[in-house]
Amino acid sequence: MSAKPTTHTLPAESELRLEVPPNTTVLITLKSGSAEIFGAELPPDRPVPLSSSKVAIFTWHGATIEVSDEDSLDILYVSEETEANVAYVNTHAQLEAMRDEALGGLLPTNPQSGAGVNTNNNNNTTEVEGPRVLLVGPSDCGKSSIARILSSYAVKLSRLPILIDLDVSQNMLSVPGTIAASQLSVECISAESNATSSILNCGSGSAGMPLVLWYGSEDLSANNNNSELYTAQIDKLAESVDARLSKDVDARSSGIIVNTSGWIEGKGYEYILHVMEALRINVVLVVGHDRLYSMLGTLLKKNKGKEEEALASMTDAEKLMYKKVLIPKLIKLPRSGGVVSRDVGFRRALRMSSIHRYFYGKSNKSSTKPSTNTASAAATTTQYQFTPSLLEVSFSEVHIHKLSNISLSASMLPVSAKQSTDPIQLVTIPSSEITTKLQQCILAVCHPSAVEKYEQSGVARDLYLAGVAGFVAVEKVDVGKERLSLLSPCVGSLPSCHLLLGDVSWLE
Ligand SMILES: Nc1ncnc2c1ncn2[C@@H]1O[C@H](COP(=O)(O)OP(=O)(O)OP(=O)(O)O)[C@@H](O)[C@H]1O
Repeated sequence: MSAKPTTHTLPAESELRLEVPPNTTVLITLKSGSAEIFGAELPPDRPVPLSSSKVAIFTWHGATIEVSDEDSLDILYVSEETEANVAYVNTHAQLEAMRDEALGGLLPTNPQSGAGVNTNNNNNTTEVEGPRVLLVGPSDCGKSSIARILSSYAVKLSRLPILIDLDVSQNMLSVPGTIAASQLSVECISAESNATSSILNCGSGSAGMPLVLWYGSEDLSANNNNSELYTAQIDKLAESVDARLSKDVDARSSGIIVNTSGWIEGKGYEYILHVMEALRINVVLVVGHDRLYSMLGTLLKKNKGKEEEALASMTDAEKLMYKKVLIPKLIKLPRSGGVVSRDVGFRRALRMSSIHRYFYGKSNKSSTKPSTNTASAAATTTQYQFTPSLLEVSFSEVHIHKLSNISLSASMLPVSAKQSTDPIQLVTIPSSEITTKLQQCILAVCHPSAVEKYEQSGVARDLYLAGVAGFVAVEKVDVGKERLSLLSPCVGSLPSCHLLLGDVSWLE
């Protein structure tokens, strides 16, 4: 382990790629020039900690970077093969042009105009929407990194895009097992946050609280996959995003950036199509996968053909009434040569660090002097932004619900029951069945307003389609005393006593 930091001089349009193993932290410092981590500028002369991450420090014009403890890294190298970054910045420029067009104001209604057009029937005008971007591709092709790059470049220009992460396994906006949306601004993103599993700067004042829905599992494709729940939650998120955008011209023109999971076959492909429709996507970025690009291209061409055929047989009056089908632009993006495949162990470590960050915030290791920093010294001096509290509740004080999909057994229900039954049900765990198995589980705390609605209606969707108030981790179950110890990010009582259980667990 070297005590002295090493210095790397990067030529223009090159990147320093580093792989920091789990439980290791190194500090990187920009000594001269300019450089960015997934689009967010490195501050000059201020050490930025990198923990358990694989990142690239890219420079457009050249930079000198100092790295502490280089020997503790798995890999460090400089690459000049960065054509993919040029493709990403060009994509950003195209999205900017769409944002400018959207900000250009209201255009007269024209039923023949292209995608991304929203008709406002009240004043007979048509509003051009900002880019509604979807990133798709297989696992480890760089989707999340591109989402970070496009978001960082957009906020740097004072845009206010909404980032939506539908990847339940490694969600950038919340803990694993969730889907979420957050309005971004320049204060939300930094080089440091871009180098972690969660994009948001913890506790940054003006960052809007993300809207987070609890899917309850880190694996979309697991045997018990719950497609009704996932698609219903996507629809709900889309509805909330539209409601948010309808109130704010700047946000509407900035558009949305949607990250997805790497599941692109079978049901995974169906999910992609569902998202395109639900979120009215007008730009699809396919990353490094020719087959998926070709499949989507064929589908979109077919839809365009069908629409042209329908338009050809319409009278002029019918054409005026016709609402044009949204056919998104399809763009193929290269996979960056730096993208690394992460094994199961590394992915698990990332999920654990993302939950740790939820409870403890970011570490303040950057205050450690780089020249004296070692892994063990860092471990002893680590301080965190937040101090979570331990909350004791009795079994009878809380209602722990599990979401269960009844569609598998729907064929056994009488017809009337089938029609009236929500496919997702809440199964409440009785106190007598609470055991130590609950230890280490993450529980989503329902929002009090959702609970109020649920208590009046008794309808499960009032809880599972509402944004959650936050999360607690079960530290201890005392079956004898019928008490639970819950780790909570803040002091005081729980926002509500209705808790949703899934299969997400956390070993601190
Ligand atoms: N240019 C690069 N140099 C070094 N590492 C990179 C680079 N681009 C991305 N990575 C790293 O490669 C890994 C995979 O990238 P990313 O998470 O963006 O892929 P993904 O397609 O979103 O994966 P998944 O869908 O499986 O979550 C990440 O650890 C990311 O930080």
